[in-house]
Amino acid sequence: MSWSNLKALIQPLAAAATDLSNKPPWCTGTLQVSPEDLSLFYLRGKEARILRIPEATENQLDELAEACEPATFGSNDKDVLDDNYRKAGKMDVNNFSINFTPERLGLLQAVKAILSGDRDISFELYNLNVYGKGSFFKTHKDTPRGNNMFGSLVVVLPTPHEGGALFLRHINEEMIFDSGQVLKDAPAGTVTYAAFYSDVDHEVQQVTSGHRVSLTYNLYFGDASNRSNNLPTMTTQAAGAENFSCALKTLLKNPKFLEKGGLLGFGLKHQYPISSNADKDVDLQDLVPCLKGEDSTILDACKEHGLEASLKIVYEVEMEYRGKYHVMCDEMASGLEHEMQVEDVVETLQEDYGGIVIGQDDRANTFDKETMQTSWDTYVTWITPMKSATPIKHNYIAYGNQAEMGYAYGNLSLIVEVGAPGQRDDPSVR
Ligand SMILES: O=C(O)CCC(=O)C(=O)O
Ligand SMILES: [Fe+2]
Repeated sequence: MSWSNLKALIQPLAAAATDLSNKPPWCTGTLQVSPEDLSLFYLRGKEARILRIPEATENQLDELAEACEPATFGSNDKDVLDDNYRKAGKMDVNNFSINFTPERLGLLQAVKAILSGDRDISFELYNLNVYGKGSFFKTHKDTPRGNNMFGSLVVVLPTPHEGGALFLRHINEEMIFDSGQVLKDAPAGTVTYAAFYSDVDHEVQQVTSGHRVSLTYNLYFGDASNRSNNLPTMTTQAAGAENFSCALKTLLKNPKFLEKGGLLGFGLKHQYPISSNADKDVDLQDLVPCLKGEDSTILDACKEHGLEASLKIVYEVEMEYRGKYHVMCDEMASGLEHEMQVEDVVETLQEDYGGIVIGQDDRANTFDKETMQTSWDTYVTWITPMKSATPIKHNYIAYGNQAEMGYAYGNLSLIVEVGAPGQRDDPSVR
């Protein structure tokens, strides 16, 4: 089949996949809480203090700010203090306590409905942040703290402030959440919240007056204390999920599509925590139950039709005379040497990391002139554009909210095995 015919055939499924992406990767809102829930207990040196947030004076908030440590951020596995990047006070969870719990106040349902489909989730209180006048936190992604950490929740407590809006950005979407403005017009005892997937870029703009006090929580699939793989399964409710599943079914039924079976590919919309540490062997497949939003909807539809799907890192290697090579691996190639020749990179990926060279859509039948062999091992029909990574210079986020134990965000693709017509669920039938 020609490339243009194939393109026409997969078009409805590709369109259904694009439609899945209409849901924003965050949710924001307000919540009414009782004054008792807003009593903050904290340590100032060795002394215990109580601050009733709704009645807090500027002086008391200054004292709270003084009890905080200057906030650092993570840059390439180190915690650094840099006023140009993050200027705020931060208090570790061991040094304060507040009655407010997101579970008890209905935030669990709100966050679950929007970000996690039906899966069980849990919250882990992480930090208290105090932004006085002139404080800010520049764009970053929150550092992943385990495979099953999928997002963050920020709760801004009701203390008057101007500035300090939270900007959220993901691919082409942006949202500005101005807690100061929202709280100004809200009844007493209102808090604002924003929950977002942890690969969303976010920033806190400069506070121009007052104090912005926020609580940050890490969000986990399953139990926060169980950062392993035994996760509850889920059913998605994403808008467009049914449509996507139908389009997939129609395509699979078409006998002209992949007449001998083959591979379907989906570049994932979200980024996922993968190990940046060579000693720490993380199996990419452990991330399968942790797929977020639309990515998990795609996986569910594949499973529904009996298809095997697995996560891959696709490395893009630029060869001087031969153009770009795409090598797909089941694991991260963390042992590649910086000085390695490009030619050797492809070979090492193939030999040491089980790498498989993928052919490009529009060159499916051409030959490598030099070796007179097909220069790839397999072929993938990409439904959503492939997500690739560069070996060695991993395109990880360099800045996080804390330096962390060898996790970083990486681009992944979902590869689905499809059998011949009539036996689509059995990829061995080719
Ligand atoms: O205070 C906030 O609104 C956000 C803080 C934040 O992004 C972080 O601590 O990582
Ligand atoms: Fe953050």
